[in-house]
Amino acid sequence: MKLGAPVDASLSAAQLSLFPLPVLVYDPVTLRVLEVNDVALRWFGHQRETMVGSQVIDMVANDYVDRMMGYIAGLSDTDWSSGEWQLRRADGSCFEARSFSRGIEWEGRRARLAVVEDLTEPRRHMRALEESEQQYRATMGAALVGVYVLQDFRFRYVNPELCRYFGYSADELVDKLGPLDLVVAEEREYVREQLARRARGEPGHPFELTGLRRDGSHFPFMVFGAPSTWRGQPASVGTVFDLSEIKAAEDRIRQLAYFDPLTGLPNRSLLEDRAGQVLVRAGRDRRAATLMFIDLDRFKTVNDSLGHLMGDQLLRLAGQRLRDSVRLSDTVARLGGDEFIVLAPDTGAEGAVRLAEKILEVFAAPFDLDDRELTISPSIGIARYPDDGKDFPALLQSADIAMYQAKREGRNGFRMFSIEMNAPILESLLLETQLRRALDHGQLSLVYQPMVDIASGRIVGAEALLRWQHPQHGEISPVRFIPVAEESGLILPIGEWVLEQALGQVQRWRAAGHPDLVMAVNLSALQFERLNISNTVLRLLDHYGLPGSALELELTESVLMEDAERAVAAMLNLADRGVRLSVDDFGTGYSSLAYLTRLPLAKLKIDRSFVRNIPSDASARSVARTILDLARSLALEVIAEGVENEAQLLLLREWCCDQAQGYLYSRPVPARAFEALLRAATLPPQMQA
Ligand SMILES: Nc1nc2c(ncn2[C@@H]2O[C@H](COP(=O)(O)O[C@H]3[C@@H](O)[C@H](n4cnc5c(=O)[nH]c(N)nc54)O[C@@H]3COP(=O)(O)O)[C@@H](O)[C@H]2O)c(=O)[nH]1
Repeated sequence: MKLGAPVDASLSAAQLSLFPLPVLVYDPVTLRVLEVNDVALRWFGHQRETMVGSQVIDMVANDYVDRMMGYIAGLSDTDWSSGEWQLRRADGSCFEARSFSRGIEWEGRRARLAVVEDLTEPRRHMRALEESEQQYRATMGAALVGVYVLQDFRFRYVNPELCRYFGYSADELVDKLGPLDLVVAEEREYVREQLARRARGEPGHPFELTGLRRDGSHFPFMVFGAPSTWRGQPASVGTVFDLSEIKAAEDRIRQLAYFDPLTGLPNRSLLEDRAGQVLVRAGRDRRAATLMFIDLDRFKTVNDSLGHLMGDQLLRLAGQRLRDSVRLSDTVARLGGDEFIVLAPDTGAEGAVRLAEKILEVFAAPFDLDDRELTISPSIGIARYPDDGKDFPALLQSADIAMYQAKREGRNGFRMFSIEMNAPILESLLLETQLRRALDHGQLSLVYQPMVDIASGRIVGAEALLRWQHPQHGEISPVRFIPVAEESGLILPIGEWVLEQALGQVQRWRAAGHPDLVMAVNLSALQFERLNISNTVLRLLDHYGLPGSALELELTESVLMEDAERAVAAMLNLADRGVRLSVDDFGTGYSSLAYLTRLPLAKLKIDRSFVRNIPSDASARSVARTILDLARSLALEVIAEGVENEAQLLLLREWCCDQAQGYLYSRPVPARAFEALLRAATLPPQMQA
């Protein structure tokens, strides 16, 4: 305290009352309050008598007393000094304050004047401001969009997300770079124009730009700026949103909506769209267009036997081959499964034939599937605009029908649609659709026809035969629907269902007192082609706890000849477990009999076309006898089917034919009726030998 310094100001009590702020006058030595104004009394909540005479440090919060003492000691007589404290009211409550002090002359003696400013409100405001600033920064820092403040074409503020988008640090951007540095060259003019508008105070609208990252790479983003101020000067603030993921998702959605995920080829929707455009142009310019329906032959077999992964790979490669065979302006689409479409604008009949030949040619080379080679042929149906259909659905149907025809004609070929094909193929398409439903809707059932031992007249087995009770058309003959089931591959689930039903039935009959009864089941070529047919059969036998000898599988000669190697392997597997294999319709198929010696066969079935005529026709008799001799020399059993009368039976018995089957004994009947036949210990009179 510089007590010796001259004091250049004197104040009176009256003057104190002029101050709008609390004012205290105190003795710098004793620290006693000499005078206060009314404002101070109000503020500190004291009576004049208690405040005047007390020490100034009584008005200071305990923590600040020492600081206050030091401050007072250093005060100058002539200059204003200020300090900030917590001051204490009469009721003990404290408040933040700033005091301005200087020396004065008071009633002829040196004194100190203290003017007090309450900082409670300003501090509260400042704290609120700091908090808000902190929140703002935290929000901007955590924002999942880029935020910037722009002034004079330079960034003044950027949040971390914006830095991340463009690959810069905030230091590299703020005050150094502007929006023009962050977009590709072609868009700078546009950005400049937008910035000028914002600078004129025009509100913005969101727009898309192509961002230029620090590393030179590009990405799409959306920006939305609005006029604002920064540190009191005009500026614009804006948000930036990276559109990369949204664009990628859009692309993915478009891809899924219009492209087949397996092959990447256009799907049906895109094909339909393109076909619409092609046909409109073709109609307007009177030009031709071709639509081809391509189905891979026996794809289902490949898929089932080699597995779906291989099947998928094959489909991808096949799609690629098709794509490579056509012009850029042509569309190759995948409808699903193994069905592909080629849509060729400006292509008439001649061009279509050339294209079909080319496709057949490229498919002739084997496909490389990992470590194995596989050849698969296509069947191609061709429909031409406008003759075979004036719109896409009509053309597709015509091409589909033509493709069916190509398949029927032996596969690996093409066929142009002709109006005559329509009716029968449409019918079979319809049948296929209904047959698909038949299995699920319980419209299929089995009937059983007895196989009779000719010598004893005893029923030794039953042949399971499939029946389809159509809800509208009544019973549909297997002669009609089995070929459709085979063609469409439906025979696989249907055939498995037949096997399961038939084995379940024979198990119940065996358990009910006919322990040696054999069940004969017809197998189609397609079922037999499956590598796992033996697995299916053995699994079902195990499931029902049956020995292999309870089952007889009837295979046609053509099944055996079509893929002899595979047939041999599967047959050996089945024969090992005691399953009996019989050749159905024997004599109607291939003349080569060499396979008979190679296969583990148990039985031959003389086709009913020979049996029918044996009493009257010498050549039928001779065929039947030859079959019997052949069977005997190969130690095979023989059963004659279609035995309808006594004359036929007499001859068969005379030739020592083992078994017979036919209307003479019984038509194929439902299980209940068959049980009645089994129960009759002796057969009806006409059945007795
Ligand atoms: N793959 C499968 N094929 C099957 C299945 N169920 C039947 N079929 C095949 O359908 C064809 C026609 O069968 P269906 O109409 O049942 O005719 C059979 C008999 O009813 C008939 N038959 C029997 N006895 C006589 C007779 O005395 N006269 C006469 N005119 N017809 C008679 O013969 C058919 C039995 O043939 P087959 O199988 O050759 O023993 C037929 O090719 C069936 O194979 C099936 O589940 N799967």
